[in-house]
Amino acid sequence: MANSVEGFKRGLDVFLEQNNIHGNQGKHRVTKRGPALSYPMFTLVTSEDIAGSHFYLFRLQMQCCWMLHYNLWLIRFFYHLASRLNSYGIVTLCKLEPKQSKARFCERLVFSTCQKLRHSAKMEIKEGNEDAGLFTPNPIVRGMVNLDRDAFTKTIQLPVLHIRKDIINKVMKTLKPKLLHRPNLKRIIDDPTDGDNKQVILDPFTVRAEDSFDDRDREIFKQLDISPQVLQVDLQLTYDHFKTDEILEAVLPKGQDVPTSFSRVGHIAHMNLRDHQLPYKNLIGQVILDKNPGITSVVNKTNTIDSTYRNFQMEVLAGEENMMTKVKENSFTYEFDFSKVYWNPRLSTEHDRITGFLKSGDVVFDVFAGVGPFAIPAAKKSCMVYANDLNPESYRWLVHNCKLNKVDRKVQAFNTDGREFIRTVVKDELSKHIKSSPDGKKRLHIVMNLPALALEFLDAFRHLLSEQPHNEVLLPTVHCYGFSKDDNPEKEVKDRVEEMLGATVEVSSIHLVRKVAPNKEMMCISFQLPAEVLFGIQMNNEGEPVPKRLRTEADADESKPRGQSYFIQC
Ligand SMILES: C[S@@+](CC[C@H](N)C(=O)[O-])C[C@H]1O[C@@H](n2cnc3c(N)ncnc32)[C@H](O)[C@@H]1O
Repeated sequence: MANSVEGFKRGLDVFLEQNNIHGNQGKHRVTKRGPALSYPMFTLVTSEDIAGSHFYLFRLQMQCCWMLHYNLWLIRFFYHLASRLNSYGIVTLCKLEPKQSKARFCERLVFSTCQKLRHSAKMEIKEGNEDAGLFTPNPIVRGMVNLDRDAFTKTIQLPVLHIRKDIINKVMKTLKPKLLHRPNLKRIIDDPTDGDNKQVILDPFTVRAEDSFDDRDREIFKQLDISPQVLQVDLQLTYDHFKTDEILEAVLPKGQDVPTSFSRVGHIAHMNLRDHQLPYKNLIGQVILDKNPGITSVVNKTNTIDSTYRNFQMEVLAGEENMMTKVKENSFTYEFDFSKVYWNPRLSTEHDRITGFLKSGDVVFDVFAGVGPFAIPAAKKSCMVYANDLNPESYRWLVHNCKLNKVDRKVQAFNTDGREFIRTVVKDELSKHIKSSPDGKKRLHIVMNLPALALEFLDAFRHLLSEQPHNEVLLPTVHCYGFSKDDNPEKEVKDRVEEMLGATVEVSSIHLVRKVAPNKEMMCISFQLPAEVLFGIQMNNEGEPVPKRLRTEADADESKPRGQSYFIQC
């Protein structure tokens, strides 16, 4: 156990040094990605022996939540540490920032880190750099641009036990923690010197010699008459036995980031390669294709997503050109041509979150519906849905997917501009539903997921309905998405909403959907559309309309409190 702690400390030092992180007294600063970025403090808090297993507690203190865009970096960091410990790592987060949404983001990060840790736990400490490179491919592959799989082959020595064929099944459970885990590698192979025996391949970091077995192992070996003698045999590792990151790290120039992550959209792996990776793009595509069963096409994004219809320009790096795909999300099926419509697998939680607000009988207006990931689950919950998209291809697949998911009777689809949709369909339907006295069951929802622009469509709700409501009206809840680069995205998004509506709003939630770039967050603000906006009137505290007046030039004066509404009496 002391060794493990030493291993941890050594691992930490090496990692910090390799990644150019400097610090003292537990505080570290990253200089690699720009000047003076506050960074987490790493503290090895304690190690405990819980029920015979070694548990280590890594405490990660975050000084500044925005650093979370280094998500991948952090996971690699913990991966690295875990690979040096024969332990389970537990990561706890000390929240130093009071912001709710960011704190939730932290929790998600920590959760995903823990998941990763679980996979890499139960590994033996690597003593220094002694074995570094054992599972790296043949170094001649460095700089390769056309994939030559044979060039990766190399021969290494691995520890084996010789065990009689007839008793091998009885001992496998005992040996399980000590077996070698490599992709496509058989761990039980024939013994070329004795046909009655098998060779069981062990993990060289766990088993070095006979003394790597504990008393319980030895007792079982004794009962089964197995020799604990560990022999070293030559074994050929080929391209098939290496993992994606091992292959790409061996090929790309030393020290450069390797791309191993991608979004999966049906049979398509969607990558976002960085400039320095482009010379290797076809090789990278082929490796992703080889190592991920079910992927038959690898594409790279070639532009930023600034087209009107939010679809990507893409280049096929490897595999088939066919972009017609089928995906499952939250138990619904969607079919579409990925090159012509918007689809983002990272929004599945968000689609589910919004669907969670809906109840049978609710009316839902989806202004920027895409191929239906809000509209279809809403209809499945027996809501009446009006779904719109400007892109004729999205509209076509929206209609198709409604049929595919058997909700075509519950969804009315439209193919027009969002503003036009609000001024016609939303207006007509709202005027019907808003007047019907609320039975306490039905509610109205307007979903606006076009984060780059949706907030700018909000003014379409101003004075949308002409008739004054009854005292009790059924006001719709708007779920509007927006990007923010502000230090305080919640406030900035709320301010923009109020500016577009010319009124203050009662916010029910402001939710951080995801971080789309280091300094750019996708937010969802949910609020009730005020009656004064919809009808151009103000309601007093008793819920009665007060005479309205229109907004004046003077009202727009910066000196006035923002978000207040002012009307001219008419
Ligand atoms: C970010 S996507 C969201 C799609 C879908 N709601 C989802 O969550 O996957 C925005 C959608 O708005 C559509 N769109 C863009 N501009 C529009 C406009 N002016 N009016 C209506 N739809 C528009 C795009 O075609 C795209 O499908």
